[in-house]
Amino acid sequence: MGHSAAVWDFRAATELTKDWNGIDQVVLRTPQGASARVSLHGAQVTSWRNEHGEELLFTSSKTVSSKAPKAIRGGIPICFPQFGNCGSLERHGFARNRMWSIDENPPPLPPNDSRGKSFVDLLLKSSEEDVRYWPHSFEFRLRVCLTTNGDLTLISRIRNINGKPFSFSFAYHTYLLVSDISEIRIEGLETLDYLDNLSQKERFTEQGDAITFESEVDRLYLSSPNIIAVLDHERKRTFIIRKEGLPDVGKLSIVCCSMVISLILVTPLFLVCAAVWNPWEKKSKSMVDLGDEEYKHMLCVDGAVIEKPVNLKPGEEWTGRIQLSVVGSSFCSDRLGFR
Ligand SMILES: O=P(O)(O)OC[C@H]1O[C@@H](O)[C@H](O)[C@@H](O)[C@@H]1O
Repeated sequence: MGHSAAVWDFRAATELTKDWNGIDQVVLRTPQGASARVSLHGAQVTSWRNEHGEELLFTSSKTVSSKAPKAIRGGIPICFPQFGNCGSLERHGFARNRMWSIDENPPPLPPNDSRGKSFVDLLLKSSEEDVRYWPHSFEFRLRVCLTTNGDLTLISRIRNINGKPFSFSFAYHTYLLVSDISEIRIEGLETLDYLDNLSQKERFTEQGDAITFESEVDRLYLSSPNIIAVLDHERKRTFIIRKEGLPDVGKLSIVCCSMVISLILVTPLFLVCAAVWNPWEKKSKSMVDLGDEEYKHMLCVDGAVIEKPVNLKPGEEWTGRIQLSVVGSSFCSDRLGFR
């Protein structure tokens, strides 16, 4: 018997189980059969399946396990309070290597954001150990939602709960599962400037009409659009990565006009970027937690990287969300208005 959304019990559709490593994980399900798994280790989404049970996220078969495991190579690690190497902390920050807790009574998220969705709220607060390296009082609340049509939404709310103002950078480090990296196209980033991590962050301008892959790529596209599409023609699948509520305020213009004076101030605040990474053959071989050939089936596209630090004053909260959806072969990128 099929389920109708009206009678589907979304609380019951959220189940707490253990992963292969004995770590608690939350499984979210929809009436149509889509699912997502979220590990309490790092609040990392480790699986996202469509209604046919097909996996949509890459995870490495060589993930390293130990008593205090490091982040799984794959899924969606949360990079916080630092993205990449742009600070003094370990690469991509410590949040992905911490145990998070479940909030059994999560506060509402306006406007009606969780209605009709299977979701869980996970929490991370500063620990005594972290305060030694990063002396700030924060609460990070990540809501992972699966909508009835199988879209995956991640909403981060980061709050300065006390003390001094602090800054952070951030990313949803999303590993998509692709049929063959050399057949993949990314649309939405063409014509943008990017910083190339393979050339000491030198700045270039994207020239092609889409991004394609034939060697290692490690780039940060600046001022990325709200929607990016990853086209996997072979699998007849297109991933749509949509960021919401993350305006690029890299250029805040304050215009003061009078009959005789016109003044424009451009103040850099934070910059929403898109990271694109594939290690290709040589680098994969040097990575202990990635199989030699697995790079062919993974593509990291972080639709919402905050590169310039966000400044939070005591009591302030920052919210940033992404939505991941998949559309079939009939998808036409013109509909997204890229061109
Ligand atoms: O091995 P990590 O810490 O998970 O990082 C993976 C990759 O993450 C990407 O964001 C970086 O641009 C790459 O340079 C890096 O190799």
